[in-house]
Amino acid sequence: MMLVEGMATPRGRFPHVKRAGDFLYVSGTSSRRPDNTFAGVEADEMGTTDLDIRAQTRAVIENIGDILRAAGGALGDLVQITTYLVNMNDFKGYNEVYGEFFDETGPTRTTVAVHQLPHPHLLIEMQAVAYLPKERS
Ligand SMILES: O=C(O)C/C=C/C(=O)C(=O)O
Repeated sequence: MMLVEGMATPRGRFPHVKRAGDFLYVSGTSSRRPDNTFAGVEADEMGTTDLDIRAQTRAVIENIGDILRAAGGALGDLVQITTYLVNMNDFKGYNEVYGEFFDETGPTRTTVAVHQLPHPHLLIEMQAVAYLPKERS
């Protein structure tokens, strides 16, 4: 069980990442920063928000990479990803950025649309599993 210093604090009583045998399970991760602002979210003085799926996707993957590094791993150790989008119209932008990080040799992936995520500004959240035998971490 591991809370990672320097990452956004989980919004409930759970760790960022948990080891089970040779596998690391990364909790649902968003574009939330340690100061609880979000990458890929801009609001003007009227409160109108501009939500950017590409920026949010990049931040989510980078956050997962940071969590894995704290556990001795890296994005290259991922074997499975589940992605939650609130709108499948964002699939194209998400998929493009995803492809900058992973290819067919990378983790298996499932992408689903959900009704809501735990903050109204969130367009995407990802949960991931890495294979990282203890002796390699
Ligand atoms: O931490 C976030 O910003 C979003 C993810 C939250 C969860 O998946 C959760 O609280 O279970």
